[in-house]
Amino acid sequence: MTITTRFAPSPTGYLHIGGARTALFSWLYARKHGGDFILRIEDTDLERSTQESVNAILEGMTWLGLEYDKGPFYQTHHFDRYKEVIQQLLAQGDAYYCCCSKEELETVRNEQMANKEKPRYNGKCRDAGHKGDDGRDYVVRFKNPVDGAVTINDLVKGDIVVANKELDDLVIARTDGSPTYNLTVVVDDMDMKVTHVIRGDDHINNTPRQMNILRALGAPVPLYAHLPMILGADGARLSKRHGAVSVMQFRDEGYLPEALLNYLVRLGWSHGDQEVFSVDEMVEYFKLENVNVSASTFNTKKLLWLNHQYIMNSDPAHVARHLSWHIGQLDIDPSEGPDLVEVVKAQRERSQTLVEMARASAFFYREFDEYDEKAVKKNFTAEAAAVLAALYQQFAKVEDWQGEVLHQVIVDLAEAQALNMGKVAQPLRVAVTGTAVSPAIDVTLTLLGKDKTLSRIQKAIDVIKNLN
Ligand SMILES: Nc1ncnc2c1ncn2[C@@H]1O[C@H](COP(=O)(O)OP(=O)(O)OP(=O)(O)O)[C@@H](O)[C@H]1O
Ligand SMILES: [Zn+2]
Repeated sequence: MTITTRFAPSPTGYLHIGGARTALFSWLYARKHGGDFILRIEDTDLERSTQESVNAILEGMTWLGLEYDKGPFYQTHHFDRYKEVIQQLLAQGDAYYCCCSKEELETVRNEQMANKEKPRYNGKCRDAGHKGDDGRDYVVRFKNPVDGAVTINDLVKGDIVVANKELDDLVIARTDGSPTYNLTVVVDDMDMKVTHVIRGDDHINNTPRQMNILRALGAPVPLYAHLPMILGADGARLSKRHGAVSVMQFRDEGYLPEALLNYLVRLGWSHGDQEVFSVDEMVEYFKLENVNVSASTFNTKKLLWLNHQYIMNSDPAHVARHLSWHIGQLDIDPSEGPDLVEVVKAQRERSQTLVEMARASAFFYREFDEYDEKAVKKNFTAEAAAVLAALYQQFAKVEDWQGEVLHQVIVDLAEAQALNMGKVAQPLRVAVTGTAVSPAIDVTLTLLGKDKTLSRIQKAIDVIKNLN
């Protein structure tokens, strides 16, 4: 039997990192066992679901590299099938029509509350034999077993036993005939032959109900793994309604998808004390038994640390592909300057995010009109103008524009003018980059190229003249 897992978001907003981690664990489980990972869009809430949200979820999954083997399936395409199953349950006596009005249900509820009982449907229509065809408004309820108990052998939380008398007769079709959440999930899990339902533990109350419906349908009951929630800094679970941050915002803020995946996998799962995992290692080591039982809180500091690890240690060509997008966000055409792979190598030590790296590299590609104010005050002195003029003359003569040669020019000039290296390199750095920080000056000049170096030195000399 093929192991089949699914991720089943509702398209009522973007993909946030709580959902993303749940998707990741389902994906990892399927990959590890050579199974199928299904994406199912639970869009039956027509009021809240939007195409925009569907797109945002797909975009998030793609960016993270969580490819699905089947889908995306849309629950709104399955309405006929849900109706068929509701009819089947009615026909076999596992469901019944109920015409209790809102007011009636309310009255029962209030009585139960007054008696300190758990509010639940009192079963009034359970054996009434309504046919649902006399013009009154009917819902359909599932006939939950009265006796016994349901045991969830949860792969994360262990055995959970729920007595059937705790579960009331769930509405499976509304008065307009539309199926309710638990029914649609059961039908799809059955039809899609899902073997492992890996989802957030916010769904744990649904599980015994879903298991009972599956049994009534004679369908195999999948295994369940309920994952703990990711909480925000305020201690509430991250959710779309609760203003959680979209996965795509992490791209926008300059994270590599692998760094986010690594962060997410470690948030709630461990393999010894290893912190950094390639995706292949995640697949290799992943075990549901090693998932934490308790909720975890999102923490940007660790994510930043991981991102820096990935920026430094990933193949520079890979980092460059992501950097290219960020460079584009700055309206810069990366073909107007040095190879991005070389820029990554020059900048990766000092960049925690790709946004930082892109901003710090903009000077390679486009001219700037403004210099960092502090850097100018400190470095653009009359003395610096003379140094820059001398550098200009020497650089203009260089034919073999490469690091060692340029370095030698700077060293020689410092020596000839009896200046320390900083007095030469810093004004030069400000002249060519506009700021006081950049990769090593010889690397910076090499990447920048001769033409840009000379024109910027000339421009800085003019700026200094106007200053003094
Ligand atoms: N904070 C969270 N931590 C871990 N898993 C989560 C979190 N929020 C949702 N999930 C899981 O992600 C999957 C998709 O959830 P869903 O699309 O309903 O997102 P949601 O944020 O819960 O939506 P809503 O805000 O509408 O409740 C479900 O398996 C759910 O259990
Ligand atoms: Zn009723």
